[in-house]
Amino acid sequence: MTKDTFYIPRLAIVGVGLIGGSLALALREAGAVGEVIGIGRGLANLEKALELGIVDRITQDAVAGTREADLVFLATPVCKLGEVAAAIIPHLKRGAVITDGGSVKAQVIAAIEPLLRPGVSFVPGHPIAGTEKSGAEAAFATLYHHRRCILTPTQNTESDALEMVERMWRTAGSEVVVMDAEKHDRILAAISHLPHMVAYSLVNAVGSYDRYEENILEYSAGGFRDFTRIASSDPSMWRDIALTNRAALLEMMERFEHFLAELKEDVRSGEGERLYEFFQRSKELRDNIL
Ligand SMILES: NC(=O)C1=CN([C@@H]2O[C@H](COP(=O)(O)OP(=O)(O)OC[C@H]3O[C@@H](n4cnc5c(N)ncnc54)[C@H](O)[C@@H]3O)[C@@H](O)[C@H]2O)C=CC1
Ligand SMILES: O=C(O)C(=O)Cc1ccc(O)cc1
Repeated sequence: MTKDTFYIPRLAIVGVGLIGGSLALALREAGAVGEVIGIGRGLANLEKALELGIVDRITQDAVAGTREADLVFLATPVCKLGEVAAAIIPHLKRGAVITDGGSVKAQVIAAIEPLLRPGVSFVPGHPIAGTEKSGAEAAFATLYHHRRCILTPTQNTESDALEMVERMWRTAGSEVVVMDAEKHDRILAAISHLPHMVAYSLVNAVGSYDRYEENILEYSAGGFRDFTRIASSDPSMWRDIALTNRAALLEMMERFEHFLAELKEDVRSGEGERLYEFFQRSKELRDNIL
């Protein structure tokens, strides 16, 4: 076996939605997996996953579905990850590796690491790829192509398990980046969690503006629609993210308030030169994103 060959005989996906389903499809397409077991709560979604060929068999029993797995991918909303891990860890086979795709890392590690036992490893992870859609029907094999996946091992993470999960994500098409969980949570608060909060706030602000008793959102076009696509994301997923990355998110929300207040003051006082500089600085930063 060459260094980059990855093959997993039995993969269990807990939460067969956009993230779990897309990983299963990517690994299947690469011929890197034997059997894929889909585990979830909603039977209709699991049946859809089976019908779409994302998984080979389905069960609502997380213990039964993961018992024989070599690799378990946890892809439920963030606040459910600890609960699922607590149920399955006592029953996993020796040598099993658990990894996850949760959008927040420090709290997930705090919830899962104390549950580990000898012979069961955990590699915390987060693919930086997604859409505003959810459920098995939203999954697609190329979601992770040319995207980054951040892994946040701790001092307890076994190097063999880390290497296995790195190879898994590379096989799915991603570039793997390793960093500590705190850094991950600060970066994600800035480039993902804050933008979602701003988009949700913007849609609420504009949507509640009904002074003229018109459904003004019907008039929205390019800019508003581009900017607010992510406000269509799953509310329970974003509730969990806001609840579990509070410190870093609050710091970024305060920073945003500061810049909005500066802009507001320049609009109020009619400071054309300052407005131009504000927009110019932002345009340069945005134009330079690769
Ligand atoms: N949506 C996105 O763009 C991204 C999401 N993530 C993270 O990935 C995870 C999954 O997100 P999505 O796939 O988008 O959500 P999803 O809603 O498409 O899929 C989650 C699945 O988990 C199932 N589930 C919920 N509670 C469960 C439980 N207790 N036991 C078993 N299954 C359960 C749901 O029925 C659903 O099918 C979340 O932690 C999210 O933060 C990470 C990167 C991108
Ligand atoms: O839809 C988009 O553009 C996203 O930003 C998707 C996304 C959502 C959550 C994550 O943790 C990572 C990526």
